[in-house]
Amino acid sequence: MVFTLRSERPSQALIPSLCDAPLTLKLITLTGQPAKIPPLRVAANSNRRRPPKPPQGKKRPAGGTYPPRDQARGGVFESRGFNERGRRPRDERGGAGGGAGGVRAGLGGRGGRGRVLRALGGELRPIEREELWGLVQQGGTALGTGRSSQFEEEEEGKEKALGRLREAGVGGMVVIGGGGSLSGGLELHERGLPTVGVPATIDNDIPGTELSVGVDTALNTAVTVIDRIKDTATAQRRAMVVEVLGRDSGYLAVMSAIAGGADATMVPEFEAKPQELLDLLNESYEKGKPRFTVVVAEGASPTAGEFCDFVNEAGGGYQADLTTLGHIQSGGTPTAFDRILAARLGAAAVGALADDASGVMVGLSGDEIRRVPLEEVAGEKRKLDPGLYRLAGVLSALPE
Ligand SMILES: Nc1ncnc2c1ncn2[C@@H]1O[C@H](COP(=O)(O)OP(=O)(O)O)[C@@H](O)[C@H]1O
Ligand SMILES: O=P(O)(O)OC[C@H]1O[C@](O)(COP(=O)(O)O)[C@@H](O)[C@@H]1O
Repeated sequence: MVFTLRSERPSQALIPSLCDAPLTLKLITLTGQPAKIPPLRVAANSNRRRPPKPPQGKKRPAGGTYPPRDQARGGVFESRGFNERGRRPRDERGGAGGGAGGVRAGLGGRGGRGRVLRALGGELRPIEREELWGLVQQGGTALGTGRSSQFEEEEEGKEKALGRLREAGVGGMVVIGGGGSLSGGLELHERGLPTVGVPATIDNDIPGTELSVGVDTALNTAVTVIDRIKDTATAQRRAMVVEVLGRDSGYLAVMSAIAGGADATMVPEFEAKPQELLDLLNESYEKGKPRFTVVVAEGASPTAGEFCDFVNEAGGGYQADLTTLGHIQSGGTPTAFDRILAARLGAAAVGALADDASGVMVGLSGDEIRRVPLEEVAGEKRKLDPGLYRLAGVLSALPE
């Protein structure tokens, strides 16, 4: 039995580390639920066993065969694309890589007994354990996923997805992703497919969890870039404007400004006054600071590019240069922290399905993993802590 999910973002490139031992053992260690996992499922690669009969009195999901719940623990499958031909869609926002996905992972039932299913090219098939080796350290997608506007917008799309999942014998889903994916997960749960969510987005805007999978990797990438840029900024006395991802969320900008020792940050959540920033920049120059660094979230207004132009047109002491990180932040080798968080959340998600706790998301709360109703997550945003935004300002204050 395996549990693995990967995608083109570090946020979804994780959760692979339960693969190399029978999952029962991992669950014993990680969730303390040994009794709930039947020994039948211990054999990771077993595809010879016949599926157990549905438990007596259990409700069958409408419109499909009943994928035995126990068997649903047999593996995790990833599938974000549910277009007409089962092809991985090139979504309007996601491009070839597909971006964040909707329905990403399911515990394989009949079809995926004990193994991961692969959704590449519309094909849903169990994949061999060997195919999972080495994934823990990789970014990118291995299973084949994509966004689906059809799933999001049309009832027919949702029914099609459910039909395909049932056809493939999927008895439960672990949906990994951001707000969109988790909303999709809630829809599946409401339609009778046992579903558990795992928060994964570099934006860290999912309520009910202190951190989402992928945030730490993206943050470390941003900080590495800021550190490097500051070398040139110092050598050439420039104002470096660094744009980080975050269309609607300033979390990455604020945290990378704090960690990278930036002089200012601009985020969508708080109003930035370009003239005030320019004054600060000039004051900084007059006080002999050899560089100025501004971290700007993608969704800030003015944008990083507009602010750069504003500074250069004003003709102050520093020349302003723009660096846009873009998807440099959404790929690459996941940090150890992210790998561990993903493993913990993954195990907790499997544990929740094993407990019949459908319709929840597993999230980090202090040192613990907690279950949060998906209803409290879908359509909601975790707010940026104003205290962190203020801290970024306090740390960069100039001497009197
Ligand atoms: N409100 C919604 N209800 C159902 N499914 C949704 C909803 N929003 C998004 N989805 C599904 O989730 C996919 C991923 O959502 P998206 O917003 O692109 O990424 P993320 O999961 O990172 O927020 C979409 O392509 C769509 O299939
Ligand atoms: O260009 P795309 O694929 O829409 O992605 C950009 C968006 O994705 C994000 O990076 C979030 O991505 P994830 O939720 O997949 O981590 C936003 O910050 C950004 O606005």
